[in-house]
Amino acid sequence: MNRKIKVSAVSYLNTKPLLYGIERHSIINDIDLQLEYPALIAQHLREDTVDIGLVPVAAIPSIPNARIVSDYGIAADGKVASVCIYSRVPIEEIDSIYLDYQSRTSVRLAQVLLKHYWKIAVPIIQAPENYIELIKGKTAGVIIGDRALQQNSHFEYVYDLAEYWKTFTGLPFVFAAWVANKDLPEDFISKFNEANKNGLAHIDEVVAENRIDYYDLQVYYRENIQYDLNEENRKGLELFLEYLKDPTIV
Ligand SMILES: C=C(O[C@@H]1C=C(C(=O)O)C=C[C@H]1O)C(=O)O
Repeated sequence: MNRKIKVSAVSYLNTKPLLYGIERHSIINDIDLQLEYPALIAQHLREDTVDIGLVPVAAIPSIPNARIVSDYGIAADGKVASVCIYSRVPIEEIDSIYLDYQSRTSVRLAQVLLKHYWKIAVPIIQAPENYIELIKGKTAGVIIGDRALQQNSHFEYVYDLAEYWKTFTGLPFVFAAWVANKDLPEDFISKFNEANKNGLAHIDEVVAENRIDYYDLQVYYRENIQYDLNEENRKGLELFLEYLKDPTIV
């Protein structure tokens, strides 16, 4: 393949360790890299305007020719810290919920847990861009990514969805995986994997480059996010995709 391979990665802090490796590997010369929020990555893969994306796993069934091409992704075995339901009242008392328009996976994870774990049926409200300021009274909201990390001390009730998934199923949860929508050269895929792996060996450097005061990135990268799509993670993924066959989960 002579043209550059178009790669779309998540624009949040969670992806920085993988990007650190990709940007410093010779593979960077073979790719056009763009960063965007997860729902847009899914849309671009579906419309075939990119070749590989760090795709929200819930979108995989809607992408023609989708296949997971890498051993790396975004998962969590217990608390993830950046995917939560935020609320002013206990979850049993909420009467409606906003779902983050930037998400495709966590918004469905929230619906699976509301239905099967908390066993409550609440109407979903379409979230406008400023929906975070509208989370009040009995209206809760799902928030993902850096905006979620920033909200952790601002709400009385914070329900970490990877933690509740673990309690509910005993399994880790996979949020996103590198997915291609076409055959790509094998040597490209192996270099891409190597680049991802290299990045994970440089967490200290990534933390030093991304100074934030609202969360401890050492904890985030080393304890919350799991980057390796190991066998346990894949079991969690399979089970989640089973739950998504339920047409009431949108
Ligand atoms: C852990 C996270 O995982 C993500 C959540 C996604 C989703 O809900 O669709 C998609 C990609 C990941 O960025 C996060 O964004 O905080």
